[in-house]
Amino acid sequence: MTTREFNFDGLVGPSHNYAGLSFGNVASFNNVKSASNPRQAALQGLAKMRALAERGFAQGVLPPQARPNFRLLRSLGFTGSDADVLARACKESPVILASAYSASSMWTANAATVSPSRDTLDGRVHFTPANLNNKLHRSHEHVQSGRALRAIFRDERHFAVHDALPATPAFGDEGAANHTRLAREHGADAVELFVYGRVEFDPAAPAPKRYPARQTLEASEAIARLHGLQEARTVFVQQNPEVIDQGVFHNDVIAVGNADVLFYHELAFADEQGALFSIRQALDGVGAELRPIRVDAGQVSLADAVQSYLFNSQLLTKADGKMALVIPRECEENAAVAAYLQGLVAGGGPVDELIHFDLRQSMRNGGGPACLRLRVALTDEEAAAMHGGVVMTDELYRTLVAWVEKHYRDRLAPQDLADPALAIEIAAALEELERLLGLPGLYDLA
Ligand SMILES: NCCC[C@H](NC(=O)CCC(=O)O)C(=O)O
Repeated sequence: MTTREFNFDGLVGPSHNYAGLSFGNVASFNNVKSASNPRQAALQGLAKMRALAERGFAQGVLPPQARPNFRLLRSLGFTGSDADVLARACKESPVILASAYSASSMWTANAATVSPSRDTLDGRVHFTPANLNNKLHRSHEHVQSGRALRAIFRDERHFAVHDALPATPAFGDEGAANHTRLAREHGADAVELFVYGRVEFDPAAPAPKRYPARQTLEASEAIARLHGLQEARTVFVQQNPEVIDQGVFHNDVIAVGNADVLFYHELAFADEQGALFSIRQALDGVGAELRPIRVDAGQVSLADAVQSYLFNSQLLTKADGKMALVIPRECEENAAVAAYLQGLVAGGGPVDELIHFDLRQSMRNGGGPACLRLRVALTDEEAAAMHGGVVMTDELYRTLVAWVEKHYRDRLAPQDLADPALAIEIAAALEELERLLGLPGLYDLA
């Protein structure tokens, strides 16, 4: 039986906007209050999905969430009709309104942590939606993330979708953005690597000073328990707090792994040698050997890595066993990064191809190719058991492009969030999307 890695990309929602909500995420802060183009954002994301599907990579799509989240607004005391709720929130707290409208669920690397069936005690694929409790605008995603995952992976013989961890700072969880699976190949025994930013119950452990560490060790450990992972095949490593303070708000901004390759910046981990030792030791137990690709600060500075999102790339295994690196266009525009990449693909190592995409709309909020996708390795039997309507095909691509062109605005400025017509437009769009994806009841629109 073969196992393939599906990449589930988030379909960018109709309310994609720049609200500057993510303290510690440099791009989100720099673009605050500029106008976005939700239509272009969605089309850019779909173009990536289609191109990778056409190349033979298994590609799925995760639907956007219903926005604004009226439940959130009402729970915070904004009452009356929907139009009243929007008007009051806009007047009294535009930041809460923007949080209720955020399209941030597009970054599906933060939707959940996923453990393939090969790794888990009960032989099912396990998902834990991330509570994302460090940021208000992301903290309400997990309810719908769980609902969508349960709708797509509904067969309980194969899949287990847990509830998010308790939404308290001790269990801050940002999902797969801080999680990597290392193995000889997708179908082989694997090591799951969890990278955390701080330790709640050990005040002496290092932590960033300027920006928040969103993932805790305690959260990572809880997920490993929930998923039934084996201790000898699970590694917990601390992210370098200094890089968090320079804008590396998730580990996937500074490292990416695929199969037995770990592509990372020398400053990624608090203790690089210790991290490599633990990973190698665990991999040894599954008969695999790490192939590290280490980038030092002399080749690419941390600032260039954060600006270009070099490490927020997708590393994909091709049919011939070599790997392609899926990068944002910003990598080609940054001279140091572009030069590094030329050397990388010419060097005879595991990566021999670059595939670049224009993801500017998402990048301006700090989300690159890797942020936009959730990896789910599935056996053929599991793939057949999931809901097939979310697998990217040429036909689905054309259907979704037409849907975006029909429903999305091409300009959204912060003040537009106060327009009650926007909420009505989005509700109509999502109602149609449920049908297009064959997922009736996907949204709890009551
Ligand atoms: N994995 C990439 C996540 C990017 C995301 N940006 C945002 O939420 C920005 C939203 C805004 O500022 O409007 C974040 O920081 O969690």
